[in-house]
Amino acid sequence: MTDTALATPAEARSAVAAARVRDARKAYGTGDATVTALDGVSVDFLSGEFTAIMGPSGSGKSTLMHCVAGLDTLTSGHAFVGDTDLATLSDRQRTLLRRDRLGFIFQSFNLLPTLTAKENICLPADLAGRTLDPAWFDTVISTLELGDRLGHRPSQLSGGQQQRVAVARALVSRPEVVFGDEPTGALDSRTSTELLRFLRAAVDDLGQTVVMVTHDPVAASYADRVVFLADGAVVDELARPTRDTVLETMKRLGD
Ligand SMILES: Nc1ncnc2c1ncn2[C@@H]1O[C@H](COP(=O)(O)OP(=O)(O)OP(=O)(O)O)[C@@H](O)[C@H]1O
Repeated sequence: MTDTALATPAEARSAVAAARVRDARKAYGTGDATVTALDGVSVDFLSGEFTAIMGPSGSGKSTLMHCVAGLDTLTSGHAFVGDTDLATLSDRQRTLLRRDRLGFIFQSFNLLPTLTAKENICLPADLAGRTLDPAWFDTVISTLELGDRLGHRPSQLSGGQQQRVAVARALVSRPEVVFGDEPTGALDSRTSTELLRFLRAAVDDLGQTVVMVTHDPVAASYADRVVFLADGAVVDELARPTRDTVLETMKRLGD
């Protein structure tokens, strides 16, 4: 992008790509039953930026996210996290890359009911045998306003608080990229707004990189940039989106 007026904060800092795909193709099935989920996608997710991925149902959003996050593999083309080409990794190495370098927030919070909030937040690091940076832990907990909830079990927390615990779990190891697949999908609008504000704060105040798949124009308006997919291809991009510009673009693309 050359027009600095359209540059997002990350672009203005000449940020590097925290993750990217090049000519990404993904086909499911064989022969007549082949479905092309990604049909030559190239896109950068800049470090320190909040990117939303939008598009009609079946356009390839989840497939793109799963392939760039090492949850699935491309049929051809390349997906990179930092400088690591995921195609060069074994299944085991991809698992370690996800554990050590990425964070995930899913629609279902996936918290363990018998553990406290703090134990849930620390579990991935504990399993990896990694020591968390206490100062960073405190920053994440205070940003997410979870300080007085750390001893509670998930059943003693509201839906929004549970989702914040899931966000803290994703952020606490300071991942290179946090991926969210419809993270607000199961939340009411107040809780959803709360979560989106926290994701925004994670980018603005903590310097994190967030990539989020969403159907919701309001959720997308919290991002720095929206990438629109249709039929497995990138068909449009929007910098500094608002609810209205996202809606206009969706209308124009016939979503
Ligand atoms: N495991 C699979 N096996 C076969 N086809 C699949 C598989 N996963 C996805 N697809 C197909 O690939 C295409 C893209 O799916 P994908 O889930 O990436 O779309 P999406 O944009 O995330 O959709 P939605 O918004 O409905 O979640 C669709 O046609 C889908 O049916």
